[in-house]
Amino acid sequence: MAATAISTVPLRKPPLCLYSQPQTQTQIKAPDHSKTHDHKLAINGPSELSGHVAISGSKNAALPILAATLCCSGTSKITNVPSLSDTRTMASILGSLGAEVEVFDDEILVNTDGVRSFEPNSEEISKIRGGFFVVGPLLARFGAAVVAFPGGCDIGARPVDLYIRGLRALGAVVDLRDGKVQAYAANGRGLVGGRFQLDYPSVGATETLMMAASLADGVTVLSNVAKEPEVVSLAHFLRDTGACIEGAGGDRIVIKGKSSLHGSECTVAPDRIEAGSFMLAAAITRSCISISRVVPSDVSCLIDKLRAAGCKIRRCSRDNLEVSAVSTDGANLNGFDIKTGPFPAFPTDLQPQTMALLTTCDGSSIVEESVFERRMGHAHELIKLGARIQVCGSTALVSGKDRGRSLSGSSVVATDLRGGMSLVLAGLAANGTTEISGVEHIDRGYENLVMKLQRLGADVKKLVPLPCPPQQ
Ligand SMILES: CC(=O)N[C@H]1[C@@H](OP(=O)(O)OP(=O)(O)OC[C@H]2O[C@@H](n3ccc(=O)[nH]c3=O)[C@H](O)[C@@H]2O)O[C@H](CO)[C@@H](O)[C@@H]1O
Ligand SMILES: C=C(OP(=O)(O)O)C(=O)O
Repeated sequence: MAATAISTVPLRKPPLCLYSQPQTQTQIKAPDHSKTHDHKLAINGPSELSGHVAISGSKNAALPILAATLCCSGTSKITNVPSLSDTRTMASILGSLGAEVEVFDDEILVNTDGVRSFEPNSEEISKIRGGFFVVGPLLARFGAAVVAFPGGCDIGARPVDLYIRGLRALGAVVDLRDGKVQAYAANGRGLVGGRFQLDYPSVGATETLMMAASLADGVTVLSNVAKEPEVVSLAHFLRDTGACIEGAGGDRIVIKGKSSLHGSECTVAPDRIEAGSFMLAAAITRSCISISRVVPSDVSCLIDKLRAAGCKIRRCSRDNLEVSAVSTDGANLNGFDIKTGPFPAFPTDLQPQTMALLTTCDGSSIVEESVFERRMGHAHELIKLGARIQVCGSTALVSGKDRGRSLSGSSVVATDLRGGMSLVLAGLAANGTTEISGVEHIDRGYENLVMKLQRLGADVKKLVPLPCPPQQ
């Protein structure tokens, strides 16, 4: 397939990757992300950061929007897509269904006119959580979906029962067979509008049901839905494709189904979790940095906590924050408590990074994780760096800095994305060298992390093993 196969593609450099399923097309396989499994990060601390960092597009906003292109005929153009293993995997999933997908640096074009399959590549689905979202669009537009159980961070059981019950409420017949969710629109008819109250405001289930309901016959009312900014971003995109959705960002979403939706363009919103992670990088290194492409209201919870700890946070323009933790009087930052929860509560995806900061603050802090039942793995790695943390179930008691005690570099293992980032932050603050393995987890969610940190003045590099010399 040539780059000009889609008529809306302007003349420009060829795509980095093409994904398409039909055998008549050239098939270029997804990059093999397993190759990064033996990479490590080496950080020499302590670092003092300065300067400016621009936040990339949001992974968690991009993934459902990419899935939603399956609801639309023709071509959709999604820009400001972060170049991450997760977004590349999603592109490959769409390609495995027969969509023509062209991946440029920060832009993905998806033409769904060639979609002939309703069973995406299971290996790819099992790598990321967001891959499962295609179940909604496939079922709604093509009447069937056979989708393997998803992957993503190993931070809890992460079932898909709410998706299944919600799709049943829209008239789907759903079975679990051969390790896959097999869903059909009953009697060969499409989905029908219905009412569904989620037991818990699951982000992915809300997004999946919004996509499915957009093409169902009649009105759907979803209640106790997720209110995360990514849900609102998806609603904006779907509306631009012709969908009729009201209430996203609130507790109840009402969707009037349409018989078809058309391709559209969309710019992915900035990543609030990446923004929060850099705010915490400034705080843990007691530095001052400016961060652009932030939506301050998306990170207001963290702003409040950091201000209470003693950081100065100044809004320089609509989407630019200056975060300073430089002490003018020798006083340390104060510890604080957090309890994660659905938006607008403290985001679970910033819990590990915040825990890293708290290990360097004065006093004791309590970290309560209420969203995922197994999201404390990073605490054990932080302890290897000298942190004092006691974990009891989903609660951690963090004893902060005492009598000048500080973190010191060591070898640690990232076992999930945000836990990995908490180790990077701790490594920036620690004395000596911190070597982090399991970098492939961090690569799922932070675009150009090493380069961004280097530009802020951190001494950080990726260690890539040399290839073995050929056997004689
Ligand atoms: C790709 C993506 O957008 N990932 C985000 C999304 O994940 P994800 O959409 O998977 O998170 P959910 O909001 O669905 O999960 C929240 C809780 O609900 C439970 N649950 C979920 C679905 C279900 O059918 N049954 C059920 O019990 C989960 O196990 C978890 O305990 O929101 C999470 C919560 O903000 C974030 O941490 C993830 O970064
Ligand atoms: C948990 C996360 O991602 P995922 O849902 O894709 O595993 C995350 O982004 O922190």
